[in-house]
Amino acid sequence: MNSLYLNILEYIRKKERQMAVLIDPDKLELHRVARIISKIEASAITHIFVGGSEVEEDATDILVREIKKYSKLPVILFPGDITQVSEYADGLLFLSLISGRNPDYLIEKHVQSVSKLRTTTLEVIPTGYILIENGKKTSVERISKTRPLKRCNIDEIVDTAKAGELLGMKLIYLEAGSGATHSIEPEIISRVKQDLKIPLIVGGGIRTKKELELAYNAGANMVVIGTAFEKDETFFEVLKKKNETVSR
Ligand SMILES: CC(C)=CCC/C(C)=C/CC/C(C)=C/CC/C(C)=C/COP(=O)(O)OP(=O)(O)O
Ligand SMILES: O=P(O)(O)OC[C@@H](O)CO
Ligand SMILES: [Mg+2]
Repeated sequence: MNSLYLNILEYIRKKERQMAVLIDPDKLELHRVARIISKIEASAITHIFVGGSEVEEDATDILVREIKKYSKLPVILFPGDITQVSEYADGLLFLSLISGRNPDYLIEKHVQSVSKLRTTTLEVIPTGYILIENGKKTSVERISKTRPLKRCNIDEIVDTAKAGELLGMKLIYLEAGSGATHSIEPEIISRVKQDLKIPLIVGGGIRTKKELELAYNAGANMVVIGTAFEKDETFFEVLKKKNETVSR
């Protein structure tokens, strides 16, 4: 079954926005999960992503099981490494770092994860992951030992995303990096979107409702927010369900 992916397409068909909260197993203590989930459920968040650049082994399993006690939202793994594959989640972004040229992050980790994936019912969603420079070095850049694409070279970003689609990837994720100084510029989002038939995810450095609006208006189908929630729980209040938004 590919119900998670079909559901993403259904949101798009209905012209509805999708928003993922990124929860890092190394940053959220278990005793806070119930409280955070109640805030998530009251907000406009549609998906829960779980992942981090460096996560302790088993921490993902433990966190996903705890989230599942309190939430019916789809839990999708956003893994920095193979150790973050948890059978308790609903799906997995099978990221290939197509902005870089490190074979480990293009294909090797994927080959290594297959024996684990065979024994799960996770819905695996092939995702072209594109890192774009944001003004400071990101965790993904450090760990993958790759260079992000330059934000002034929009043609290269557009062609990279299109190449991902032509390779059969089901999603494209434009990433500025966790806590980015500059989130992805609307012009980049709209140029990529114009040339793409598959859904577009955008994340990294989005901290305000204004940046969020800009990303959606430029063509993002799903926006991912991590740091803004980690730093300030009141951000959930800003993102109330439809027709309940307050300005910020
Ligand atoms: C194929 C499998 C199962 C794993 C490899 C997946 C690949 C290729 C990942 C690409 C490179 C990478 C390291 C991605 C990390 C994605 C991620 C979880 C980012 C969120 O973490 P951050 O929030 O940026 O980092 P911090 O932990 O520093 O906050
Ligand atoms: O933590 P932030 O900056 O919101 O970024 C979210 C995500 O795109 C990082 O992988
Ligand atoms: Mg982070």
